[in-house]
Amino acid sequence: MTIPATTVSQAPATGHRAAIRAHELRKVYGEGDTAVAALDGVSVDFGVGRFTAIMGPSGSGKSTLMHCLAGLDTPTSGQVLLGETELTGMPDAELTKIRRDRIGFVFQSFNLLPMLTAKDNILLPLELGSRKPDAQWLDTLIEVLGLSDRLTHRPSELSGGQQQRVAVARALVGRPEVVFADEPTGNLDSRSGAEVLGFLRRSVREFGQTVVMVTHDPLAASYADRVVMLADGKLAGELDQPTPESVLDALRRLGA
Ligand SMILES: Nc1ncnc2c1ncn2[C@@H]1O[C@H](COP(=O)(O)OP(=O)(O)OP(=O)(O)O)[C@@H](O)[C@H]1O
Repeated sequence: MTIPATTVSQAPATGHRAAIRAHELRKVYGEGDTAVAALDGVSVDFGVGRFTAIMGPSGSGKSTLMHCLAGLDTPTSGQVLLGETELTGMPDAELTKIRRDRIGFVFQSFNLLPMLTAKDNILLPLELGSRKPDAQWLDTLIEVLGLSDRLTHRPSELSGGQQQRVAVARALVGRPEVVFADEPTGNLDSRSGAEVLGFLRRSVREFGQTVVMVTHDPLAASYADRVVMLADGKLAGELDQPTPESVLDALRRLGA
């Protein structure tokens, strides 16, 4: 059953307008005796201009939720709405355009193209969408991310932290409605990780970006405004203004 966008909660619990919403999402892998409900009826809103971390024990459905929200995976039932656009049921070609033009991605493994310079990697989503960069915004990103003297380097000539900062610039350059970050600090040392997280937080506070991040790390989650907890494919609570201690406590209560 498809529910019209207008019937899905219009006033998220956070009191913020939602950038992206999941309504009764279910994702079942396999069939019969071996079927696994990776998501088992998840309804959650992510407010505009907020930084939300998704946490939970291993296998709780974090990646599946992020992939369904980002249009990278198709839920078995339920809805995903990006603004007022329903992603569920959308043809692949249209979803590809939405991912390119309205969503930014930061992955654990950076996912930069090895043959392109840092600058060309940053500009790639705009190039693919035949969009012109906003020169001032591009300059701001490059400066704030400390990439000015690295723009002509290829990824193999950059440190992990620098590569991830290029990936963050690439995710933000088109001012997407949501940036999804999947374990963005998983391959970084603690100092580079803190820089990337600090920048993601700054993009939210200063530039109004919406960020949704999956992480295992309570310290990383404490950079967010809110933590959404999953357990066994269901929502298992949330924390506002998380600290590493409050996140660790909540995870312990879930048996993680
Ligand atoms: N392609 C797949 N086929 C079958 N089962 C899958 C598939 N992808 C995920 N699952 C199962 O769905 C459940 C949720 O997986 P998911 O990767 O979303 O969890 P997670 O919370 O991201 O885990 P982790 O923290 O270990 O990365 C797990 O039981 C997993 O084994």
